[in-house]
Amino acid sequence: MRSLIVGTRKSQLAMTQTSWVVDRLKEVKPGLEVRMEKIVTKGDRILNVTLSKVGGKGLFVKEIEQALLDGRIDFAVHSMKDLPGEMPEGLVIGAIPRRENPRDVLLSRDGKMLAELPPGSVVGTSSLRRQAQILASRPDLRVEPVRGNLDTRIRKMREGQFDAIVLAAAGLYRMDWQSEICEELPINVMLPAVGQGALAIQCREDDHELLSLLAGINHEQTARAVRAERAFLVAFEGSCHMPLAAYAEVDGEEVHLTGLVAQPDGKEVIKKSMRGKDEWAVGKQLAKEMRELGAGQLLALSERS
Ligand SMILES: NCc1[nH]cc(CCC(=O)O)c1CC(=O)O
Repeated sequence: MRSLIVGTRKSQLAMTQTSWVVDRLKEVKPGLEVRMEKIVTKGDRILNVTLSKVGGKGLFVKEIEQALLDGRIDFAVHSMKDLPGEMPEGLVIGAIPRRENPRDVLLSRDGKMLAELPPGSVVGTSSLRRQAQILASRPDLRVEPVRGNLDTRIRKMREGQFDAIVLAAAGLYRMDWQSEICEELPINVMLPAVGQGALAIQCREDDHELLSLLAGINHEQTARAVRAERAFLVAFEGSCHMPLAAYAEVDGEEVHLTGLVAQPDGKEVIKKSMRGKDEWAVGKQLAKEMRELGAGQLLALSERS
């Protein structure tokens, strides 16, 4: 195997995730040489604006995908949930390693759980998905946007800008910061984002040497679950700046998928589950049936607001 260059964002979390993947690759290929190339993305340069207002999730991946296409790097490690549903021509996801904890967690200044926060408490999140589900279970709370890396968000809460914040468990576990967690929100209270907790290793589709190495760290159950979630996502894309969640688990031959779309204020929530053997078909079919329940109108509504 030739020596490899992996592209990574400069954030602590991105570098931790990339090192974790490199370690897994070295387990399956002892002696492997990998150099890290740090890439600053547009998303990293505009941390103070609500992301959904400036172009959404693609912001963190575009520069990295260009570096792959140009041959400046061989592979890249992304948080699956930051990857748009459609992939540029010439690139593929070469492996999806075993998923970390997929749930969202609550961190609060007083160590309180979601149900214990006093009315009027301010919860920091810039995710419409989290906002809608918080307000659905606690309409008496206020939600305010918060941006920045994990440590910045935690600092802003400690400084008193927020009474609580909601983050992905996976980021905290990967950074070994799980002691900050006050409550792991149950899946039925806070359905996770598509792909949350999973990593995507992206490379050029014609790099067969690398693809056969990456196959060694693929986790098929995670890959199947994520495929179902992303099939659901793609069926709604175009209307991506709205509250949308999906979570799948593999149960033997079947995949069990739950999808959710909501109004940002949480007053209307459409949620439905489906199971089946073909994960792509399950994702598509669930999206179709949810559209028939009015999910399309909900999404169109939140596009305008
Ligand atoms: N929104 C940014 C982002 N993208 C990936 C993670 C880490 C968790 C993961 O891999 O899903 C986070 C932080 C968070 O949402 O709290």
